[in-house]
Amino acid sequence: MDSKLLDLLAQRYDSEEEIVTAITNREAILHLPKGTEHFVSDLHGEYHAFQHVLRNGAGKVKEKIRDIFEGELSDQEINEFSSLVYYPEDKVKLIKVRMNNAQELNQWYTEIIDYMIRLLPYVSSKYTRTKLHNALPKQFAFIIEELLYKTGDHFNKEQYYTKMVQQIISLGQAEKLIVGLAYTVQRLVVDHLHVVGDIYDRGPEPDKIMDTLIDNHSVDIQWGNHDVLWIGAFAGSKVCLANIIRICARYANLDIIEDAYGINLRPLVNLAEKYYEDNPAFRPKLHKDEEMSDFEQIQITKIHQAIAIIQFKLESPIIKRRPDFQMEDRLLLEKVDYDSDEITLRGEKYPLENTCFATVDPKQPAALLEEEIEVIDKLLFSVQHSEKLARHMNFLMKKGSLYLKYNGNLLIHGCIPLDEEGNMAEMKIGDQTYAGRELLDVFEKYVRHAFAHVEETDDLATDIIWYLWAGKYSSLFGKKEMTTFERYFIKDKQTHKEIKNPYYYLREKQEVCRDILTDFGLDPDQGHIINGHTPVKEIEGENPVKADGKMIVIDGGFSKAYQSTTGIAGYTLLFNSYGMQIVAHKQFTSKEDVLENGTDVLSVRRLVDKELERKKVLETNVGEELQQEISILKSLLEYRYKN
Ligand SMILES: O=P(O)(O)OC[C@H]1O[C@](O)(COP(=O)(O)O)[C@@H](O)[C@@H]1O
Ligand SMILES: [Mn+2]
Repeated sequence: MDSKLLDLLAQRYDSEEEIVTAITNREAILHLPKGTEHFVSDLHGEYHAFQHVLRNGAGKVKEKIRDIFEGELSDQEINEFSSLVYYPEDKVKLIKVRMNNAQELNQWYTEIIDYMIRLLPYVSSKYTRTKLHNALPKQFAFIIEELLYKTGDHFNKEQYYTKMVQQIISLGQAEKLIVGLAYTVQRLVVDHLHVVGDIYDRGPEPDKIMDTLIDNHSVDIQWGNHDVLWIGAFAGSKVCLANIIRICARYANLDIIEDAYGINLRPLVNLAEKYYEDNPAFRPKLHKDEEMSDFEQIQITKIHQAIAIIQFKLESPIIKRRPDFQMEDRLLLEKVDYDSDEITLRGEKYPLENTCFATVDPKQPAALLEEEIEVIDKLLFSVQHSEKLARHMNFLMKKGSLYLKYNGNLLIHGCIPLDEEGNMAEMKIGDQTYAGRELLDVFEKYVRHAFAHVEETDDLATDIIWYLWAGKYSSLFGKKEMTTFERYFIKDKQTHKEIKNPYYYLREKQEVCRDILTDFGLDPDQGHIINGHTPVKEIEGENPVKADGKMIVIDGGFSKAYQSTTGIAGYTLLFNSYGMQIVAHKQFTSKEDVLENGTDVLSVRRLVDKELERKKVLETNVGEELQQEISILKSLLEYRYKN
């Protein structure tokens, strides 16, 4: 190793003992059981349901509580204690109301602190003391560590501990301590979180999910098609921007745009009021118990049409300047007969209904009106100047990627585009052809380029982000074409079909999955592919575990809009030192329900893969990094002290 680098490193480790300690510490960690990974996907703005799955560690928190307290506490008490760990602030508030006097409350504090202190060593048993220390609430770290040593044979210290707990209570700190301990338990139960795409769209609070992820101690993200759409909008793609607003209008979520991100919709509203009327095809989709005045619905309906038409117009020049995208079939505005309100698709004529072409000039249908140009430009300015959106998009870029190889598995939101024979499908970009991993790498390179040059709005990089949303060989979309236009304007449902890439049936075969893993440089005997994106229809008996366990699809649909199709409220996947388990979550009612009644989301677990031997940190990505560090530290030791 370069002696300059070693000199630099020596400033950090400036004694032989320090280096030896650092090496020993790392060596020890390598032999601990691997931490628990938790995989979630397709959150689609459903902040509350996501929060719950996160807080209960996909059922792991209660399982640990049960392990320790079964027999000692009743089911009801276990439920109460669990909900306290999930939502400590709210639960403490509720309990306080129930108490008759201070003495009763103090008694409760004493009991709960004792439970927590007994639970903590169990949930942290596979971590080093340093890791536990770092997970503790800072202001109480000393006290908690003292209390933790109570366990075992320190009987003669009993009084000391009792006194300490009483002190905490009398100083009015019990509540804070309990809350802090609850979050420590949550954090230790799941060591690392993977979000396999689609944080955004359809649901009401993607921004809050982003804030939660930013606060999470250890997370990575594999971008979903909806996430790149938002990245695209921020990176200067006007067509991506039109899409995100259209989807927000469609699901009556314009608050996300206006209130959460502070983007001014006034110019769009004015345009919408001027050119559009009520239109049944563009009424917002409300979920079953959502109420909205007719006035508001009609206003959204107008906005929805205005932005959809802008979107369709914006697609045209991109399709024309990018023959490599092979999307000429999607030049739909140009296939419309504006006199008869008909369209010709693949030689077949279809009548159009619910049309709204007031701003379309039949002679040049894709031309934007001056007013439309002004609207989209102002929107883009507003989007690119939203401080909160910038923060969220930067985080998506920092923690996110198109795919991830992690602990031997391949994580990807959508698919690896294949042909019918199962070969990696090829796409030409410029004068090169790419397939499989290379194609994904080149896509990602363009996404990062576009994000680094937000002022460019029409370059290849920016156009490719849109391609990732709707293109045939996009690893995120994975369908032949997106039939948005047809679904608004054509009655014949045949035209609405979006034909999936062969990947979606070929992934049932073990051989295909093994080939993909190999293409990504992973061991096909050990690895799995983990996908989101396509809702698993549990109702129809579809199995999320495919290809003899090589393929796991975890989109069970957090999205309320899709729950009637899937029959459940989402799958998540747990991967700990004993193996992999898929968890099917039943519908989440509300946080209040969990708090008041102790009802939890019933989660059904299924074993995917059992490790023959308990997996150690040594065999993980973290282990690889530690080994590299050990080797550097050893070089330092040699260089400084052994010469
Ligand atoms: O349900 P909606 O809002 O009509 O959206 C349907 C569109 O969403 C998509 O399914 C993509 O979204 P997903 O990634 O959630 O599947 C498109 O294929 C389809 O055109
Ligand atoms: Mn998706």
